[in-house]
Amino acid sequence: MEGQLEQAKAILSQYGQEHLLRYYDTLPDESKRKLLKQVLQIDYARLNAIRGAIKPVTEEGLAGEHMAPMDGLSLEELTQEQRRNIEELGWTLLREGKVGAIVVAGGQGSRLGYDGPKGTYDIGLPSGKSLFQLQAERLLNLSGRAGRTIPWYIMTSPENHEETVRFFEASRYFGFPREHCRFFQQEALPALDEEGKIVMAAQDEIILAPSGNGDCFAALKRSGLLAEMKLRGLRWLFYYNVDNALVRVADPLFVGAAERGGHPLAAKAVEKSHPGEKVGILCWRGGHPAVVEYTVIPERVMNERDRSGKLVYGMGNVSMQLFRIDFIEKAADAELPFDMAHKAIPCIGGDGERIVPDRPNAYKFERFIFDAFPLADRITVLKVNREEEFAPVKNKEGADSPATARELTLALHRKWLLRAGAAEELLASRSVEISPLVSYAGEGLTPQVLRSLGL
Ligand SMILES: CC(=O)N[C@H]1[C@@H](OP(=O)(O)O)O[C@H](CO)[C@@H](O)[C@@H]1O
Repeated sequence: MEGQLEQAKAILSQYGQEHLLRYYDTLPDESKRKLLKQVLQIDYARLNAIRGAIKPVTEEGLAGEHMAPMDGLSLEELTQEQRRNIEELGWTLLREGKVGAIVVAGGQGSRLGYDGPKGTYDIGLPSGKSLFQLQAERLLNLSGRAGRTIPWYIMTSPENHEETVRFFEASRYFGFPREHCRFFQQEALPALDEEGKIVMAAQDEIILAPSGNGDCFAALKRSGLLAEMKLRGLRWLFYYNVDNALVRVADPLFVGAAERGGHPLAAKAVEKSHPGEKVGILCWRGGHPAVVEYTVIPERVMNERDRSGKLVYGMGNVSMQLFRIDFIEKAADAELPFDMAHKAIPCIGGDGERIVPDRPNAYKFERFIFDAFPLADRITVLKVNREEEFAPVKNKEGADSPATARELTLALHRKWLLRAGAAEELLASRSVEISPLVSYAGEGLTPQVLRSLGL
């Protein structure tokens, strides 16, 4: 341990992070070992390089890059026949085993006040299903109809990996064939305080924060899963955030639209509900597809309206994308930029006491998935109805909360049932939830199914 301690001291003094060993001498041996291991694992030169390369998004910067609004294909503009043809193309790809799904699930439910991996959260539907279970069952529905299991890639973080895997084990993978369920971990990086010092979680522990969803391309490569995807002959990977209760995982219509579009990248979008809605905006930057995140959208851009009163930058990012495998390879090799997020992170202060801050006190380094978008020249954008596909679970209460997601889900199921011929008076006093194993998007609600539901 002596040699390691000397080595650690030398590195830390080179990078001005000596405070990490401030409590070292007072720690028990086991803690000493743990801390030394962490200190020696960090790549300080890389951390400095990341920090040095961060370019904040500014209004002037955006103007200089020729930011322009983006439009997309709207489902409503399609005829029944066009829609059927596009969907059939998607089904062909699913049947040929060319489509996989990837969920970025490295986050904890901290904004929800929930101490566990976000995907394990139960939004309070009558069935009590977790977000993961809803997603698994949608994939099972499509896999059954395609006659081919859609492989499911689950990105966790060092913070929640074990708990996530345990949850899947305990739930027997929700009936999903476990060999097609592949877990891999994103990277975690130290957080820095306002003076650039690495923040500590405890006297013997450095805070390592997940490096953002944009690490998924590099993480797929590191884990060997990208090579495996190629061997399997995958062509498209459906990417989504773990927190959308209505996500149509691997939607055949979207797959067909992406294939027909002929670009390496496709995104679903919704019209923003109001200028301040907390969604990124899909747009063009410097002639390339991009997303400007809601945290950095300049006021003027956010509020700009056209003559008819519509938001000019109104294409909300719903975090549902399709990446073609050649695009993933390119993104995995690109050094995607990092952003710096100012967050309130519990830590220990100078004299060793624990601090739970009520305002941002430290910076986390994150790569965003859409920072890879400019690697493509063109993009296929499909505008979808938010009531049918977008019920994000972000906050404990109010907008984008478990309550709104639950209401949206039940309202959609009610709409499906009415369309299938259920009597309105029977639904008036009941909330009926439809299992994704029975219906993926409102189809298959036969009179027999309605009868079995007592409708
Ligand atoms: C970095 C990132 O992926 N940001 C996404 C993501 O936001 P979060 O607030 O980070 O969950 O999901 C939003 C949709 O739910 C999307 O609009 C936004 O652009």
